[in-house]
Amino acid sequence: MFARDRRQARQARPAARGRAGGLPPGPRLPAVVQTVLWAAAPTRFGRSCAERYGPLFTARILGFGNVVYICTPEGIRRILRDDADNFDAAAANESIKFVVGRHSLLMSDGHEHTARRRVLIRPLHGGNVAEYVGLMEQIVEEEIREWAPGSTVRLLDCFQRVTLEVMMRAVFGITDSSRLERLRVLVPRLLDINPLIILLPAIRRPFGGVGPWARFQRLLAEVDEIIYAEIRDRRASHGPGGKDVVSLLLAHDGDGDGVTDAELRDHLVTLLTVGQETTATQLAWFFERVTRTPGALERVVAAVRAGDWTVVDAAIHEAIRARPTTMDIGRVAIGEWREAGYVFPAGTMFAVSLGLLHLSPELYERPDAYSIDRFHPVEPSSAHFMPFGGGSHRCLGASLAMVEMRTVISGILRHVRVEPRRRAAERVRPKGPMLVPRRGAEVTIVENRLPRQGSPALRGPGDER
Ligand code: HEM
Repeated sequence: MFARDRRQARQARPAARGRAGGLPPGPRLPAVVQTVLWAAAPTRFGRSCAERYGPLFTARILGFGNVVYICTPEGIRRILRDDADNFDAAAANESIKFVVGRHSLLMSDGHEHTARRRVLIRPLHGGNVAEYVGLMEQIVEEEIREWAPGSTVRLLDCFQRVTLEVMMRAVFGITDSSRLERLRVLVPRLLDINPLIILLPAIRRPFGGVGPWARFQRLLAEVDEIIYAEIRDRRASHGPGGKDVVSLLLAHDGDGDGVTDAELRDHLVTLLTVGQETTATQLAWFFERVTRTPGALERVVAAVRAGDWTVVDAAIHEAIRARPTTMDIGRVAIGEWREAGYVFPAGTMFAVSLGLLHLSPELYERPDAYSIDRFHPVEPSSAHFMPFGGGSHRCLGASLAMVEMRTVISGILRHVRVEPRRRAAERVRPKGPMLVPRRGAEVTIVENRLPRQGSPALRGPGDER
């Protein structure tokens, strides 16, 4: 589809009209109340709407207008199958353009999107990701070495550090210690973005240098400065390229098909935005679930020892199903779209709800229960389980995410024995765009077989005592 058609579709919003001149049913509450309910507890809001109005319902969300939720396998498959031609993801992602930039994959569709995806596929495909495993293992060990027996650890905080290190050192290939130090402070603050900035474009004003928008702009400028300095240095150094994303994208220059600094910056910030916290949060939910489900932890530990990745992957998939980090992906119809007897005009905003699909009682018996057996030895049909989406915008980091989660899980469970700090399940809490465990997936360290920093086993013969 051409850019002009897509622009027209964006301008057409929010004129959506459906069957009998209306949209699918939905809550009648004022938009502001629906927005508050949706922002405070998106899973509960979506599930109660689906229960009451069926799998196609309309919510009114400030900043997005009328949003048509869709959560049947058939409806989702139809949208994702026709994604490239009939839907616009960039229009749905418009609210985060100021972070990821206009060259981001998230801000493109059609031919432009295909071309940008082609550039990023090579560094993120499975074969190349395997190159990152050694450094990932080292990063996990650095993190867990200090976990003292008897102490309580908030795994979400640990995984945020680990996934950020993996992204900066393995995926981006940054080695400069002062840049790493600064990014360790700045990136978590950047990703902890005030949701009001996303929901209310009206507050995106400088207001004399005070307020959330001005603060965010200063933060983004600092991160950009570091990223541009890294790109400049890496372009200037003519050494043999590594396997990281920056080296591979710059090596691409040699084919005469190079990326500009601005494009590279947008790619890196996109990977940080969509790849780092998602993986950290999903890892936290994994441990929250397996430590609180009788028998699950023992089963995963045994599988790690035996190198049986089918069980580990099943346990990861079940955690993604039972505790999604985000509920929906957004799409805007470019032309007229027919679904379940409704006729949706161009400009209709859809929330393709992978979260509601995965929690559907029609597809999953006792959907709230965590059970590795749902995915082992046979996985559910791919029409019922799409952890990484589907169609033209399917997650480009799926291999990286799976390899990273396996590496972190096995790195911990090989050395450390953990138990839940409390037996009760942790509640879901929205944090920016993420749904995180309320207490950060707290565990108690029962045993840590890794020698601690400075312990005799780590000292070399010539080291000072
Ligand atoms: C458990 C972790 C992850 C989950 C559950 C996840 C899930 C998803 C989903 C559902 C989409 C589809 C969005 C859409 O269709 O609009 C997506 C897109 C994307 N993801 Fe992931 N993701 C994860 C980790 C990662 C990682 C580690 C990276 C890379 C470092 C990454 C990079 C991307 C990119 C670049 C896109 C956009 C693709 C495009 O628009 O063509 N993701 N992800």
